[in-house]
Amino acid sequence: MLIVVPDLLDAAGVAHIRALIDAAQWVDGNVTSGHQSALAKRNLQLPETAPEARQAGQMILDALGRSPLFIAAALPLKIFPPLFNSYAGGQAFGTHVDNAVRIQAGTGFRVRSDLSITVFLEEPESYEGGELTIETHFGVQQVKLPAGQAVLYPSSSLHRVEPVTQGRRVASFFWMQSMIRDDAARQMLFDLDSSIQQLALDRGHDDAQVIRLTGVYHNLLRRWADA
Ligand SMILES: O=C(O)CCC(=O)C(=O)O
Ligand SMILES: [Fe+2]
Repeated sequence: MLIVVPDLLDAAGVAHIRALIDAAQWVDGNVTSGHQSALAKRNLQLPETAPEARQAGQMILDALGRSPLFIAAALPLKIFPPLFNSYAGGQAFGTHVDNAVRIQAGTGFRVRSDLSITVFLEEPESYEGGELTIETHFGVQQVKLPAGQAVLYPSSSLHRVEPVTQGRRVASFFWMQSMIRDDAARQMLFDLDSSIQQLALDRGHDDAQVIRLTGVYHNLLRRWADA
């Protein structure tokens, strides 16, 4: 599944996060890479332990927690603390798959990466290139979203960041473990949930069919979920 969360952060939220991270000390992005991706990666990142990254990351986690679309699509169990990257002057990240397991420096907090997310923090008109290119079962998708919007995609998919040839691309990127490990199962639950929400609007929340389908949704979740 590839899902866009269009209204994750408002303009004030983006500005606040940018003020925090723009003032911080950026380092070579290879600090978070596995061996294969280190070869392909040229960018800057904020260190995981930077206080600015922690604070801006918490703002992003709070925004995710307030997004019904994100919750329904991701069914998150554990979320890795958000990281921040910056690409300029031809920097890029070649085709790769994200590491399967992420371990947080210092705490040892472990997350299996089922879903990856990019939160765009720069307006697309202000830089050239920098598309997040994702190879899906239905072909190649290129994603370049307005600041404050996010895209969610399976961590198992091959993806890359195209070279940024003008301006600067700033984003937050991180991984999460879903209660539903299997992408197809998670997609079915999301489709079912979306249809139930629409039916409830059309027929009322106390409609007998809506109540029964809501039961089916929760009973499937009970069967399949890690919690
Ligand atoms: O910045 C992005 O959109 C994604 C970065 C990425 O793929 C990674 O750091 O693994
Ligand atoms: Fe990646």
